[in-house]
Amino acid sequence: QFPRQCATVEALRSGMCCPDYFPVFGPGTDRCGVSTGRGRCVQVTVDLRPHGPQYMHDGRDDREQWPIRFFNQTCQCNGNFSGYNCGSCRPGWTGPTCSQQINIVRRNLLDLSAEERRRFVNALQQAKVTIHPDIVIATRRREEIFGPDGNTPQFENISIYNYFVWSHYYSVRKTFLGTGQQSFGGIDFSHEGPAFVTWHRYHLLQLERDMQNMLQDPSFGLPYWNFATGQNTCDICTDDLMGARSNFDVSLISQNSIFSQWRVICENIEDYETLGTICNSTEGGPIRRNPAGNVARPMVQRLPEPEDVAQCLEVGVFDTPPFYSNSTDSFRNTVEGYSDPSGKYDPAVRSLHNLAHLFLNGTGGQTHLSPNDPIFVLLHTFTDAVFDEWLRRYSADISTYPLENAPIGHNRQYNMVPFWPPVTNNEMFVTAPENLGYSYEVEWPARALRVTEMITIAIVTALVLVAIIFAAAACIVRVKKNKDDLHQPLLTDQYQHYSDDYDGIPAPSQSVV
Ligand SMILES: O=C(O)c1cc2cc(O)c(O)cc2[nH]1
Repeated sequence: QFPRQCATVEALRSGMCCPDYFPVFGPGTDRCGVSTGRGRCVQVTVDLRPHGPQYMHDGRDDREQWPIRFFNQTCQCNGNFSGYNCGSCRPGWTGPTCSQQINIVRRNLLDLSAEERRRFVNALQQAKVTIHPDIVIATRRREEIFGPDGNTPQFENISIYNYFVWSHYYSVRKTFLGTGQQSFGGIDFSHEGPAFVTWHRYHLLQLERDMQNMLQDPSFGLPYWNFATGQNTCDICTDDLMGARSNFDVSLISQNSIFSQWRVICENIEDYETLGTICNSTEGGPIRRNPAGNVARPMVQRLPEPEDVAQCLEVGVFDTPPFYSNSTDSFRNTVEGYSDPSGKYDPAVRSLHNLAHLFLNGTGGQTHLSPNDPIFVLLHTFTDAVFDEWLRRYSADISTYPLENAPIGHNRQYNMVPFWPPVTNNEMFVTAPENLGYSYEVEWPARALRVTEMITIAIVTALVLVAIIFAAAACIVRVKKNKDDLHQPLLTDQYQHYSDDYDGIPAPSQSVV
């Protein structure tokens, strides 16, 4: 959420979060790397266009007009420089002056060699236990951020992976309306709206970049899980990957997997909602996962089909009013999984991304907890791959991404909550290989034919066949006729007339023989 340097009473009081890149002559002398032309400290831009009607408690939530409840000045970086102090590079660029282009390849997890699988699992484990070098999280709402004594900012260190989990929780948490009052749940800054795809794209980019820095490997790329297999088993739930099922408890992970030892954060949802507290970095119980095990909901006991992805990619309009989870003929609502794969909204349907979450049936199926299960990363890289393919096919047509009246947090120019420095949905609506420095190694399934297309093809084929049969029949008749003609006795009227015509002399009684 915020750089450690900004989690101070002074920074919060001033509203300025412009850390030094290199404090040459002491603190505050090189804000945003200004001395080397990397960037400068500027006013934060927030888009004030109205949000949709789903949220009606304006003024009550720290996430409104993100991030100005906390800070109103930030670094603005020049060229390819980026980051909270302009000390890093924009996605797709690397090197000391950020002038070297890179392309990271995101591959199918099942295509990784045994050694690559081992390295990926180890990298996740390292991220789970390594304190984030730059970022701290707020553990209280803004009105309580200075602590009980008014002088102790309520921020905590958190590990790289748990920060990934926490960011998702913070974006979906309910609005606290006061002690004794029900928190308001009709708010979600990362789901059920057009920002679903842009928010999760940035979320993954941030984890990938943090892991690249941790591993000191700028080429590290997150793999993906192709969940659209139509199977009712989890093919990546093996001990060399995301962990097999425990033999002792169907909803736990096998002890042969390191993930059986992971402990989740943000599980005390009732406390947060009734006390108005915020999830912190404290870990609790184990990851729960019981793929295909939800007997009460047979519809979520299977995974999406390859054909579902193919159909979803045929929905050419990015989003449709009301830009919410009941939008129909919307690519976003289809890939998110509230519409059927052809784009038709149906409240009973769960498809694609949502179906994959619900299939996991446990930690990965609950929005406030889901990233605690590392399958979340792989499920979302695949969802992002589908989004990127859509952007490629439709030339990143942003015309139906609403500038206003989308659910709060989802307007095109809104800053995504809770990322820092501020980044808008708009900035993620670009093809990844050309603009963000990564690409997917993936083959998309061909779309099966629709019934109307099948009928058209059948009719055309039948007509062509009938035409061929007629032509053949006509041919046969003609050939037969010619043959018959050849076998006619030579003395016929016809012959005689012909011969008469040939001479040009009428000879009605003449005989040729
Ligand atoms: O019920 C759904 O459709 C559903 C569950 C779930 C969990 C999750 O973490 C998501 O990100 C989305 C989601 N949808």
